[in-house]
Amino acid sequence: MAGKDVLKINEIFYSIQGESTYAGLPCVFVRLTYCNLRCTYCDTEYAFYEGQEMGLDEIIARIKTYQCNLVEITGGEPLIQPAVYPLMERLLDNGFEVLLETGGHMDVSKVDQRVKRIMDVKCPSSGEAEKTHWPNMELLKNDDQVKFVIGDRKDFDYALEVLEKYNLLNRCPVLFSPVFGRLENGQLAEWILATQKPIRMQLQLHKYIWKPDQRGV
Ligand SMILES: C[S@@+](CC[C@H](N)C(=O)[O-])C[C@H]1O[C@@H](n2cnc3c(N)ncnc32)[C@H](O)[C@@H]1O
Ligand SMILES: Nc1nc2[nH]cc(C(=O)O)c2c(=O)[nH]1
Ligand code: SF4
Ligand SMILES: [Mg+2]
Repeated sequence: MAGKDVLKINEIFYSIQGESTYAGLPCVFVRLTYCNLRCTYCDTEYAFYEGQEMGLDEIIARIKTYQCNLVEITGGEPLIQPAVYPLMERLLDNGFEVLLETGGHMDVSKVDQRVKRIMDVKCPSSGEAEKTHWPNMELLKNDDQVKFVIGDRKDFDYALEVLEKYNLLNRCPVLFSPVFGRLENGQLAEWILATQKPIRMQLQLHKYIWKPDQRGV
């Protein structure tokens, strides 16, 4: 695995943010290689191993070419490679707004407080729900976001239980997103409306703008 100032990078691209409360905004994406989960629905399996090593200076120089202040670090699972921490800190020190998309199974306590953490809590149909690192829930601040990707009614009920147990609706924005192609958008909408809770429904915007399997968008 890459060293202290080096990261294995799957792709860096500039696109419309398709997820989170930042959806719709131009954003630079840095997708890190490797993941230690295997979600049944994963749309980014190409990031499990593929990538090229890049130094932090080179990554930051590339990000700067897009002249966009919003940067999202994703993957794969971005918290696996230790050099992600100095990357985030250097981006923040350079004035970038930094979003981190993480799977909820990795300890987020060492992430710089200035980073907006978008934490995905894995539901049963992902096959990875038992890997969740529950102490993370207590760390969520109001500029973080928690997200549940829902594949069926069992996932939905599970997500509601987690919301209650950790009082998440009072901690930060809560997003529910359908597993693309597996759960009907309208079905999820009806379930959310019936709860009468301020749960934000989320579609992956980029999959409607471009072809759903297109890379680099
Ligand atoms: C590819 S993951 C990378 C970051 C991290 N590994 C994680 O899972 O949060 C980015 C986001 O895409 C979501 N995602 C992956 N495949 C999806 C699919 N088929 N439908 C909806 N969301 C999906 C994940 O649940 C996660 O929220
Ligand atoms: N446009 C676009 N927005 C995204 N938001 C989160 C993404 C991800 O893969 O983590 C993603 C992505 O892959 N593309
Ligand atoms: S944690 Fe994220 S990248 Fe890893 S398998 Fe699950 S959805 Fe894919
Ligand atoms: Mg994606």
